[in-house]
Amino acid sequence: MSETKILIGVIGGSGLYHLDNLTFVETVNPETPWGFPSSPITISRLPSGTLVGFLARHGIGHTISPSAVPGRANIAALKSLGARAILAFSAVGSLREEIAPGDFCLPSQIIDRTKGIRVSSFFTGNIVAHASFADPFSKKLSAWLEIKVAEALKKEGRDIKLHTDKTIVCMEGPQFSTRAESVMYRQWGGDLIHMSCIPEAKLAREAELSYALIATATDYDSWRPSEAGVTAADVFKTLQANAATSRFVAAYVLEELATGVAQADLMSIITEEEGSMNFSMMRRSSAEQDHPEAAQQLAYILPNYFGPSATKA
Ligand SMILES: CSC[C@H]1O[C@H](OP(=O)(O)O)[C@H](O)[C@@H]1O
Ligand SMILES: Nc1ncnc2[nH]cnc12
Repeated sequence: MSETKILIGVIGGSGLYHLDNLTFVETVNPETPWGFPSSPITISRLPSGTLVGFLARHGIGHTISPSAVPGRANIAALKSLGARAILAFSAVGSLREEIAPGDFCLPSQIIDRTKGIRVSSFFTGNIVAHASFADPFSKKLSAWLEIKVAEALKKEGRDIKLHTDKTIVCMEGPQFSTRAESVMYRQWGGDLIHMSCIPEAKLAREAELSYALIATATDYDSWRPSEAGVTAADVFKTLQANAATSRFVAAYVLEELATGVAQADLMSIITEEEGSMNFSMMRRSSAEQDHPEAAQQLAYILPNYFGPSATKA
């Protein structure tokens, strides 16, 4: 296992297969109890010296379909490298006229329309937990990003809009929605649609990592009556430009997080979820004895509760 400790993990989505302008340190590929992550993790140094780890959600060559992304391995691998928070990027469809392709968005709520194909918990053995998920994105990190992503977009200079506090629908895919579904999601209050944040956000919460999503709009999905429904070609049209802006935004916000925030504030932002699983687990006191295999797996993501370095057992 790598000795280098990263502070933040970055998950790149469609079009975003690497970050820019960071100093390469090493590439690692940790095997977790849930297998290997989607891609090797590139560890890079920010100008301030802080280390970040990047992984490509669909693999470097985009070979992994949304339903087959190894979510548990991705989150576990980033946590094992030291990550306290995850900044995830995603290409999304817009369910609102005012959110145009090319715009950036910070969602605050999720409507889960995945179909149970994806394993969405680390607690699938005989140790049971019910994590709180009312606010699926970390509130402090998202609130901080609201200011910093806006600053980054201003510096970028193309007048790209940032929308905040939006509701994102996470559908199963890989096919896009029907027109009826797209219209229904609008009626439900959905603003954005994609195929990625479930189970990522749930797993990050179980691993007590702060998790926020920067969504970049690529298309208007299929709700506009007089327009053709979304195609992959529509998405590709804006994907490259969005990815270039995402790289700029990532470099800016990561360095700001590392240097532009007082240490106490930084820790308060990135450790918001730490300790949150303490009262989410059922019957933990006898877990190690009764279910040693499950406890051993969980020690990988929750070493404070399970395994030899547990302090909250
Ligand atoms: C390429 S169109 C559909 C695909 O794009 C998004 O991927 P990601 O979230 O990784 O950027 C969307 O969620 C779908 O998986
Ligand atoms: N319209 C859409 N539906 C689902 N996922 C998407 N990713 C990008 N655009 C999308």
